[in-house]
Amino acid sequence: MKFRKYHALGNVYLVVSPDEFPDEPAVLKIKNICHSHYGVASDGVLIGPFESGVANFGLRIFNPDGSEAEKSGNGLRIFCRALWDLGLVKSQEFTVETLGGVVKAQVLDKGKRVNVEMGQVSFNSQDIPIWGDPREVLLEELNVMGMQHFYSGVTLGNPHCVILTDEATETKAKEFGPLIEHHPNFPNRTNVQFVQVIDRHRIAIQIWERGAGYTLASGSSSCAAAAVAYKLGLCDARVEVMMPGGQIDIEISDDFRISMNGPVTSVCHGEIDEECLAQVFH
Ligand SMILES: N[C@@H](CCC[C@H](N)C(=O)O)C(=O)O
Repeated sequence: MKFRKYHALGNVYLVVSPDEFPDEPAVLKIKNICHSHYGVASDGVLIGPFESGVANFGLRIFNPDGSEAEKSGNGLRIFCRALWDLGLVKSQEFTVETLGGVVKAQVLDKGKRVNVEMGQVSFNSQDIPIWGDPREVLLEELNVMGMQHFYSGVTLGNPHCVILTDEATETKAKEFGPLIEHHPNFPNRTNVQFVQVIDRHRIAIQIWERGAGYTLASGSSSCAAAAVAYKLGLCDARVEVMMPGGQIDIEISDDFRISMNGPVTSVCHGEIDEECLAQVFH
């Protein structure tokens, strides 16, 4: 199986052609590919480009646990960089269809940076989804392991649980992230962000990703965290999101359409052996 490996601020994805998956992508194959010891080590697999009836290209996004994600910010930026490397796009804007909607993208700086208009965010419980009466989910109480958190729910196509905190730490993301991901409030599980507002132009976040675990960066998490901070009046419409892997620039319009701009780096390309794809022991 041929692949191209990229990272966006330390968030790693492999891009694989749909030709390599003649059948529906199997959970076991995705797990093997992503595994850091038994496979190539990745935070997900991007399968594309597919033909799309509504956009220039179609993309499917898989998490390392084999689940399919509706959207991924860094995944989209990496996919766009791969399209550039394959000579399929130039510097003009183009569109990509994901399960979570169609986005507009533009490759900048000869592939080194990518801008993606991620679409309009919703805080509505039915869109995210979050159980209970239809409502905007802002600063609601969530008790986890005897600790009280106040969370806001957001979707950009994929679900996010945003928790404001005085200090966003790796420990908080790793300790509470897995429990919140699987909390009964979230029927489709959720991505989790601990968010520290630095000033009106900068926020710092720590991330626990649904189906992937602790990651150094996440594009959709950056958008979700910025959207909540903006909605609550804690930051301006242009905000830099600081993550362990680096910074991403976010811009929010009056009607909560979000665009994201950040770097993408090519790591390597190669071929995964059948022997690796077929492993069953972990
Ligand atoms: N790393 C991503 C998010 C990938 C999808 C996520 N794990 C989910 O299941 O929703 C990003 O950059 O947005």
